[in-house]
Amino acid sequence: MTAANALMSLRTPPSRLRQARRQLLETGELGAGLLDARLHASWQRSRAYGLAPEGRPQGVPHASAAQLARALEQRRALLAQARPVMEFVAEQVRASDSLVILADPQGMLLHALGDDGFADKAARVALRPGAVWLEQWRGTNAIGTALADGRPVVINGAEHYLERNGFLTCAAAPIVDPSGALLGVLDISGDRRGYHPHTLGLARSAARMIEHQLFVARHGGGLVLRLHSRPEGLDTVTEGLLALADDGLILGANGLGLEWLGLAPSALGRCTVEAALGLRMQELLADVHGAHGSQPRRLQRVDGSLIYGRLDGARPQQPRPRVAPPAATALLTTAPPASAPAPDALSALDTGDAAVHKLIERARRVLAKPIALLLQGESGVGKELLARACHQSGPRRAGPFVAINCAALPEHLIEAELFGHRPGAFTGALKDGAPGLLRQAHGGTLFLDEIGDMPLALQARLLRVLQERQVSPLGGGQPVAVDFALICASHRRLREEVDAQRFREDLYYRINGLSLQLPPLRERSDFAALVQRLLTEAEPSCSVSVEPDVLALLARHRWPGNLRQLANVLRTCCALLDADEAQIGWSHLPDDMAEELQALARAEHVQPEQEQEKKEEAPLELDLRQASSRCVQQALALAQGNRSEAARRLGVSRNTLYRKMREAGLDDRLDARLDGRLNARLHGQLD
Ligand SMILES: Nc1ncnc2c1ncn2[C@@H]1O[C@H](COP(=O)(O)OP(=O)(O)OP(=O)(O)O)[C@@H](O)[C@H]1O
Repeated sequence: MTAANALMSLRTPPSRLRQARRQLLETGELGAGLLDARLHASWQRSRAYGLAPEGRPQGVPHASAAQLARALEQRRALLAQARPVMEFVAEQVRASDSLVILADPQGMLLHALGDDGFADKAARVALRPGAVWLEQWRGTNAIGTALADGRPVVINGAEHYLERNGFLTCAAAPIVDPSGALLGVLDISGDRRGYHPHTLGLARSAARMIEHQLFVARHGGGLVLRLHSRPEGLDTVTEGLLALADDGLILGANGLGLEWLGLAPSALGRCTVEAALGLRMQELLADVHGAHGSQPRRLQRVDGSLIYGRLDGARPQQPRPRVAPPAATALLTTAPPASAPAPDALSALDTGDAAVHKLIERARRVLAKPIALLLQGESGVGKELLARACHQSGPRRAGPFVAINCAALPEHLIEAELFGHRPGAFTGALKDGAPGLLRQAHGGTLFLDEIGDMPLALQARLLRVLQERQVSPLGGGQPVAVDFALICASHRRLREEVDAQRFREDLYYRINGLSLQLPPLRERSDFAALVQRLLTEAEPSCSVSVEPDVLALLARHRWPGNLRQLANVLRTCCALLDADEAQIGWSHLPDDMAEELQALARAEHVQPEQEQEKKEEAPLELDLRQASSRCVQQALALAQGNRSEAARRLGVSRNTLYRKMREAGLDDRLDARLDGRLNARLHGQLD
């Protein structure tokens, strides 16, 4: 293990902390020697940010619900891997007044799980999703400090710079993706009195588990070299993982893979396994294809020490050139080994709509050709899903699928994220430099989502990479050859962006080998099949359906959020089903959706009656209120006072029923809270 990754637990004697704090308050300075060097550095940074130890944080940004939802969407690949791990960890620390928290690289809390009682207490210092916990706003704290120096850390009690956070004990570990980029932090926070020295180990193991899963999701279909100091450590979460090209180039790694070989992230895409282990790739490949399958073999590291390694996966059929021919970028793909029959991910998307069928067939024809795909359509229509399916159904499926959301990257970081950077290339650059996402896509598919949002200056650089097929990292260094298939997507009409001079015409033609327009959900003719597919995804273990009248109304809704919105609604409906229910009806719809569908039904069926009412010129408002009150009374009587049943009979949500009851003065003891069962489920859902 390198020193940089040794566990960091900053337990400082309380007397020293008191002395340091007094000194800080009295003189505004922090003398040397009182605190551990790392804690000292963090307190100094907090002081330099102008924070007062006894004060409250001022002007801290906090994401709105919409911003948080967007951040969750942008980080969905991370969340998909992190959620199950967080649930597992939350189970381990249950009943210990703790929260398991995931934060993004900007310190924003994305997701939190744990004790409700402690969550309330933590919320008082804004330790909840949407809050930002960078050191610059909240001083020394585990999330902010782990992000600031990129290492696992415990910040316990009064080690927090702000006194108001002194009731917390927090352990945090950074999460790094297979290209060495920082993705966020996994943190376990609890009441200071419950401090346990093993919590840091738990946070660190959880971060490793997530990194392991991220590696498998990105590189699992290709050549993977597993490393461990003991053969029985292979195939466990403590193994190091390296993704290799067929010529031995190291394309990606988990943190442990880099540690075992003593490599920095900047070695990815540059260093070969031969240079790192003195072993020819042909020998490793011979292991995979040998009569007995791949067995662990002893390998020698550059320092002479021994390690066990085993190569798994399929050998790409064609050796990839280190420098690709200067043709247009090819169309590529990940998934199972090339030797296995390819599962046709594209066919799975063909659920009966004629326009979608046609575009899938067109995409299929160019999969193996050097033609870049441009996917267009409203947000949520399935552009990324289609891109992944193209990758999985094409000849490059054994390589990585690297998706980049050009709209989500902060503008000042896009360049470094895409092209990589040399150590110290700019303020805030990673100590070891970074290879950049374009090089991570080598051998696979590069998916540039929301390419219409890429700044013009970067468009010029990207165009150069696509033409020359080599990347030059920020801060200089040798250009590196890259070979990937290109798929771009945008919800904007790119042709119009070109006309408005917001998008370069030459880049437009380069990325638009074949343009495919995905239809919005409201125009698709396969609504029922899509619903069934989404229900199967939401509840794989049982077969859930939708009541026909509800399905018919859902099909007529406009769905501004397209398939993403439909998938969310169906997931919520499934969560609201009782254990013995398998059919979604009115009572399972989220309130806002039920109300919108009611309005739709009324608009479609009640219109002639309304016209009639207008003609009769009745005192409309009074009549409606009386009619509403009568209906509510009747429904409650028929349901024998059961409000859920009454709401069902009226075809409105429980909230609407409560409102109508209140308007009609029907129940002064009205308790508008959701009943316990729904409440519990909603919590489960939000968690
Ligand atoms: N054909 C489909 N079947 C099932 N689910 C789908 C389908 N198409 C899209 N989805 C689901 O809808 C959601 C949105 O899909 P996706 O992210 O691919 O859309 P998008 O067009 O790329 O959106 P954006 O433009 O906002 O990035 C995802 O959860 C995806 O799994």
